[in-house]
Amino acid sequence: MNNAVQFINNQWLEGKGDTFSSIDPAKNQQIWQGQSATAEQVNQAIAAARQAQYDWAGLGFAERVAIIKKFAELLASNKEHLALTIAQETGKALWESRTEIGAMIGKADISIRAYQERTGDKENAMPQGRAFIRHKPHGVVAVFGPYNFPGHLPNGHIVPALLAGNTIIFKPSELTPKVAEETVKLWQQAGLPAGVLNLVQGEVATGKAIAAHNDIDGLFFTGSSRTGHYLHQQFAGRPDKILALEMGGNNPLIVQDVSNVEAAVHDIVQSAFISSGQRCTCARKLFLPADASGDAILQRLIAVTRNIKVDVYDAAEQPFMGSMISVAAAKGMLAVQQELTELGGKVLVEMQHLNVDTALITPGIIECTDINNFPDDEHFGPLLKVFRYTDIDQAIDAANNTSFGLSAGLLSDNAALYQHFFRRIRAGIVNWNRPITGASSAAPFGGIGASGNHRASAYYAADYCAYPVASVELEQVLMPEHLSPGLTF
Ligand SMILES: NC(=O)C1=CN([C@@H]2O[C@H](COP(=O)(O)OP(=O)(O)OC[C@H]3O[C@@H](n4cnc5c(N)ncnc54)[C@H](O)[C@@H]3O)[C@@H](O)[C@H]2O)C=CC1
Ligand SMILES: O=C(O)CCC(=O)N[C@@H](CCC(=O)O)C(=O)O
Repeated sequence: MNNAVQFINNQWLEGKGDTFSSIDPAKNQQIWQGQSATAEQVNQAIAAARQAQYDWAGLGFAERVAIIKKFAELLASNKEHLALTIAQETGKALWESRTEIGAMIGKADISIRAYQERTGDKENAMPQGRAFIRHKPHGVVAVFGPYNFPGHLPNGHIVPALLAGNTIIFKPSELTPKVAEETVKLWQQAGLPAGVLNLVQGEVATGKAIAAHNDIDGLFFTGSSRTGHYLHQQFAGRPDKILALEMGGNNPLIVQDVSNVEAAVHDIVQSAFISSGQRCTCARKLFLPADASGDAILQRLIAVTRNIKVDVYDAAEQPFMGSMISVAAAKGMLAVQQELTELGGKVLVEMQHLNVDTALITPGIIECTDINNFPDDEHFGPLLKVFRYTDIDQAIDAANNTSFGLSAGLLSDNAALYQHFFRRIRAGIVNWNRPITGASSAAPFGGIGASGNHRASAYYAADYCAYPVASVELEQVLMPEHLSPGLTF
């Protein structure tokens, strides 16, 4: 057991709360154990972040950039080690874990650009003096991360928050504490001053203690819609605190007028089954025409899905899909398949548990056209629901019939149809003839409805990491050129 799992004020400390552990879900082996931070340790971390904030913000942008660039270099030189840690802790195949580190490295330069473009300084001439727009950090912010991208997604809040001059309390998912620990060690090596980034490990109770703390200025959250809604309620009546919520989706993909069936099937597979369906952007609902063109795509999709290789993350011949995050999550998806079958769904490719002691599960497809009152839940795993349609507008309406609004896509050779689809569909990410996963860090990333609270992340994370300050400035107090009526000097 590694005892020193909390990083507070530049010191690795033992947690004083309950013990929790992290399990390699592909091999059913414990790979990490530690103790949660108590409310008292949360207090210490927030006090350290508060103490450090003024100097960190005062250090200057160039100095903060230098540390962030150093961190990116350390990610590159530790890429294999960190990718293996991600693979072990999440079950993701190694090839994919490496792409996660690549995204983390890319985040540095993109965030620097985004900071300057979206929150940089601007100056306008005035008849007397000058008008400035500048930005200031909020202060001490908490970052809560999900398990599916334990490196990249917290990093997507941490890097822009640090650039803007905030100090941070980072609470990773309790399912991925080891990735967080290894990442924070690199931040320490990069030379972050004491208290600027504090790692507070723990389960839900630790998250609650941070979120409820009076002395945080904001919370940047990526995770489930349920937790996000809970946090939103908790922050109700606190307009003084900034809350950025990146939550789940129930994402549709519509197909019509496609000549290249192979390419369409590829984009469907990439949208539905990458990361074992554990991406918030994954396609959950596939709308296919109820005609011969839809039949051809479905037939080929079934064949390709049956051949998707699922295996442990370090298999010599790399699989497309590794395992899910936990045996419980795999069992949960099998239960969903069962429920949908009982509601009238027809299993086209059965999701199967490869080994009940691990979270290795094969991808599944279920036809749900005949289910009335289809449940509007995000099923976070490799199960694609197929709906056949006869009218495109009905398909678009059905695609919009969700409380979520994260990603959506159209596969079609018909450009006019894409214009029509784009106008009608309600989502924050709308793609045409591309998978709906794999969003760019150089674009805003966020959804509407139950998917977020209108504070898009990725390129627009800069916006929620700083507040704008408008100033009118003159180097000397001077009389105005024109006096207001009624004044005599
Ligand atoms: N829109 C987006 O950018 C993304 C959204 N997600 C969503 O994340 C979910 C999967 O991630 P999970 O780790 O299961 O999310 P989760 O909501 O269970 O946990 C996220 C974080 O919140 C903490 N937490 C949980 N309950 C809390 C509470 N009551 N008070 C304070 N903190 C609490 C957890 O400890 C963890 O650190 C999926 O729904 C997925 O769609 C995942 C990636 C990206
Ligand atoms: O945050 C960014 O830099 C871009 C957004 C991103 O990487 N999205 C990924 C992950 C989605 C998820 O976490 O589930 C994607 O669209 O595949």
